Amino acid sequence: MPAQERTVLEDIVAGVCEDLAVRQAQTSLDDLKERASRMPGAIDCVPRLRLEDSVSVISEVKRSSPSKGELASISDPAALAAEYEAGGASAISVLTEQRRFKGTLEDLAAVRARVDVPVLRKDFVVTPYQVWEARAYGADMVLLIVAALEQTVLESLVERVHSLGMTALVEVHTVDEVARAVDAGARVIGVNARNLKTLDVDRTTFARLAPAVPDGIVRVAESGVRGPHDVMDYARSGADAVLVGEALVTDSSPRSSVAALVAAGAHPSLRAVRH
Ligand SMILES: O=P(O)(O)OC[C@@H](O)[C@@H](O)c1c[nH]c2ccccc12
Repeated sequence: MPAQERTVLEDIVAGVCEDLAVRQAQTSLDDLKERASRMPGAIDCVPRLRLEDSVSVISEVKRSSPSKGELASISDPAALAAEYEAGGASAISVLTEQRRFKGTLEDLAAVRARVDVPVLRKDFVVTPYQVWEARAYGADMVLLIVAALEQTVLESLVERVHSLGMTALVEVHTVDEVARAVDAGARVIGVNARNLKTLDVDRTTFARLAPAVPDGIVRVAESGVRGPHDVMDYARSGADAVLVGEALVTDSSPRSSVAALVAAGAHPSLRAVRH
């Protein structure tokens, strides 16, 4: 497809596949499996993301984004992740996409080595090889974007993630995609407020889609959290967890900012909506 006719998502996936081909030429699947077999088992993420009396905060290590360009240089991703953990983050999301987000698998491994909470590989995963990579570099959770995957591929990737003991965070943008995520066996569904075609954020997306997510599946509100107020809004709409990037990487005190988001998500006024 000519580059000018592609959507942002298709464009990113095309670049991801080129970079993936390079890594596949360097490291065989057998080598990856061997590395994965030496890793401690993945952490069970569902209980960490659905807490009894508070909203879980997933804090993201993100240097750059297609919508905003450079956000922060983050020379020591593990140190940032440690600050997030100290602030009370339930999990750490690490961007590993190289071209637009300026992440690497080494960032993932470094974060994994430093923190005890679950770590999410945030990338554009389209092949089983990338799922093995996630495990080999220590991920407990893997993002799968419904809009980037045919249904049969989505199903087999969810199954692969789960069979390796990890948890799929299945990302949706529409009610139809929620149904596809449920059919594919998702236990955790993330509603991304950022439209991957226009890159605009619409914070009402979560409230529209959350009722379509069956009870028993963890609901994650992704993107657009500016501060405690947005955490409370997402919680009132039924979010079990929120995923926050930009507001934290551009903050001078990420630890206390995470703590403020965690405190907002544990606010007593939310108890009634959570039970
Ligand atoms: O920086 P924000 O607006 O807090 O958003 C974080 C996260 O939701 C966002 O980085 C994200 C959500 N889904 C993605 C898929 C790929 C890359 C990035 C993302």
